[in-house]
Amino acid sequence: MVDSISFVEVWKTYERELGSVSQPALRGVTFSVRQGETLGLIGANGAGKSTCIRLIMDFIRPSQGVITLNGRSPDKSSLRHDIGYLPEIASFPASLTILDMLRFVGAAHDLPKTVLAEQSERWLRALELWDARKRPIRTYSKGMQQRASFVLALVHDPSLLILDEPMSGLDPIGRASIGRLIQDLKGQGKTILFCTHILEDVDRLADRLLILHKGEKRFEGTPSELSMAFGTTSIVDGFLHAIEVTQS
Ligand SMILES: Nc1ncnc2c1ncn2[C@@H]1O[C@H](COP(=O)(O)OP(=O)(O)OP(=O)(O)O)[C@@H](O)[C@H]1O
Repeated sequence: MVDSISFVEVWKTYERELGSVSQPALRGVTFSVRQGETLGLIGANGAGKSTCIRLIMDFIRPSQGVITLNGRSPDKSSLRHDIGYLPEIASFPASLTILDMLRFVGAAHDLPKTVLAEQSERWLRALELWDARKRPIRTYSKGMQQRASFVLALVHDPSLLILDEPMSGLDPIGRASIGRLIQDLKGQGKTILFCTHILEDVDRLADRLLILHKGEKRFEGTPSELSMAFGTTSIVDGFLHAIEVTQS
């Protein structure tokens, strides 16, 4: 079976700014996400998580190494129909409603009008935004905006979901609601990569985890493999060991 996401010896060094020396943001990172699997990507600030996501989304290109998504290079335009992307910070044009945004997304994915209408209603109802569908998104609460971003990421029924900090800034009710959604999407067989600083969400939602530290991979495996590797009983302790014990 082809991996949904594969990184092989990926290096990324950003362009140097005037007068500064650029360190690699990723240093020979290799990992994979199998079809139907949920991978939690964790690491301290500056570990390289967003860089991985930008590379997957083809916003930037690797300096070295090979990335494939469903067996294809991220620059293949046909891939955009396979991928649903949730940005860390969504910005919505002033005064547009979620229905306006859905029309743009539907056009970008060549969705027939009837399919767009059906899928929009399905996801707006599932994410409790149906009654707010005619209001400008800027009038939504943070939790509603996050759910709106999910609707836009899901309406074309992608097989692969890339979620950048899906729970950030949400209250416990918002987190629980997004947690249930991710569980449902897992149940539907979606492949999911999400990055987060909330380790208990990784424990709850991820089949496997990838720990990055200063651009290097420090661990890839299941939560129980993490416990076994470091003799720890919680993800937090395992994570701290993974980024400390091998530190030079
Ligand atoms: N556009 C950029 N130009 C130069 N350096 C960058 C750029 N974006 C990120 N970096 C550097 O690359 C390294 C990895 O950053 P990245 O944003 O991938 O980390 P992260 O794990 O997502 O961190 P955070 O949790 O703080 O979001 C950091 O040292 C960062 O300063």
